[in-house]
Amino acid sequence: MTKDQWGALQDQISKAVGHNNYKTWIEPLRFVGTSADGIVSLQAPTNFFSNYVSQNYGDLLLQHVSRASHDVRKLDIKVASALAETEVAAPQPKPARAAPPSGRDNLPGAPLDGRFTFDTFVVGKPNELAHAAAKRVAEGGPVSFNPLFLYGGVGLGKTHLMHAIAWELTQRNPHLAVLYLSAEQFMYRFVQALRERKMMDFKEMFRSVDVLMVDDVQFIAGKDSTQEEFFHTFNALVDQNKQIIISADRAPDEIKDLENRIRSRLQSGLVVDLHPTDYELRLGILQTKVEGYRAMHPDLHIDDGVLEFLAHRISTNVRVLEGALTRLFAFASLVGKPINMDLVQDSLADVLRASERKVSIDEIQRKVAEHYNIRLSDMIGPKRVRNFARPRQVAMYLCKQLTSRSLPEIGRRFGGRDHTTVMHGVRRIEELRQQDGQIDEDVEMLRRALEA
Ligand SMILES: Nc1ncnc2c1ncn2[C@@H]1O[C@H](COP(=O)(O)OP(=O)(O)OP(=O)(O)O)[C@@H](O)[C@H]1O
Repeated sequence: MTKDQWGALQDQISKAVGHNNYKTWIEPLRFVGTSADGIVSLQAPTNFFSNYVSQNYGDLLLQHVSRASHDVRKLDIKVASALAETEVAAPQPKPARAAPPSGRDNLPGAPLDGRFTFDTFVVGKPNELAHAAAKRVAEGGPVSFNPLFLYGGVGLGKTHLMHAIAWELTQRNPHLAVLYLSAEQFMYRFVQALRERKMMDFKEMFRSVDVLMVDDVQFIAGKDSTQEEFFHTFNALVDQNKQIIISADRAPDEIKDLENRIRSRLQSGLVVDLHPTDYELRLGILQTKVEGYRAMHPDLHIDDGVLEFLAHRISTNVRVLEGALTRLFAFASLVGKPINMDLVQDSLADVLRASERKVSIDEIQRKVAEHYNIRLSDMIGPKRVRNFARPRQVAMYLCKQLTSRSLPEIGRRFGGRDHTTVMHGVRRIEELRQQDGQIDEDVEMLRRALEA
């Protein structure tokens, strides 16, 4: 059987299974090839999908296919990763992004990114707990915490960890029905099922998975009927002791417009957060990426200090960090130059400008008050006792160093003080940093914390 023959069969199959079923289950299948011994391989987007199609449409598809081409004796419907592994000679790490099959909008789950595995996830202090919890769930033993709730800011690796869990689970047990999708896709499927009066199918499908992974769950906040359906799906799966993994950009109790019963369900398992990256983790990620790149481009040269500079300067999120490195590689190969600081400045000027840390005066005041264990109102207020005056000067000093605010503006934000008072405070801390090791250490620590 050839791809064209498969294509020519589509009308017949659509008539046989009905238009909607065809759109949902058959159209997304991708024809991969026919082996010498008559096995036709079709690619499905998820394990669940391939199981469902094999069970419900396997015989019918085989009938059609073998009628069209007599050399066929069997159909093999697998997920992209499993097929790619048999097709690609050296699948380490996983093959590149599993291509979204056509008709993707009809799929129950989202394709997994082949790059997001545990092998490529760099572990450091800020993410070690989340990584350990993800690893535990990926082992697929008895369900010990349900759900696993992962949260953290933009680009800190939530999706990466979720995909890594899905890859590992399906690798350990290819028969496991693992469904990964974003909360937005969940809503989309739900609305579609309502519109097409297929709620039974929807419920059956979601309740028959072994592992449900929903990314960016904050999306369903404020969407009442989607929340309701999510709640029922969630309960049905927990009752069957099926593992649920959820991610969000913030903790359950910080997601506004989420029903309380859902909030408490989300909190009922293990809630772990991915902290903002620190310098060491960023450097580790850069080094790992460079190693990967060097495996394909052995003559790559990067000057000492370049990665350290990037790890120091780009502290927003890992996605930006990766983007910067990719841009550097591209520039270096285009102009045929080694990667050094000049190239960094030329090619990344905009990224570096955008990632200049913008610490706010509020943040500084809060952090400093916290550090010296005084109330914010005392730091800003009129009292001049040393216990308040010194932290106040430290905060003023940091405002001068870390923000682009003028002295009068800083003065205004410290209870309407004059700019000369701010100037005096800044000078005093400069002097003290030379004389008093403790102050110097405090200021340095605060600066790092604020810039992290
Ligand atoms: N610890 C890490 N090791 C290696 N790569 C990482 C790590 N953390 C994040 N990344 C990479 O950074 C990019 C962004 O990560 P990811 O998409 O998982 O973030 P996210 O937390 O889901 O973000 P968003 O909130 O935007 O959905 C990905 O390319 C991912 O591989």
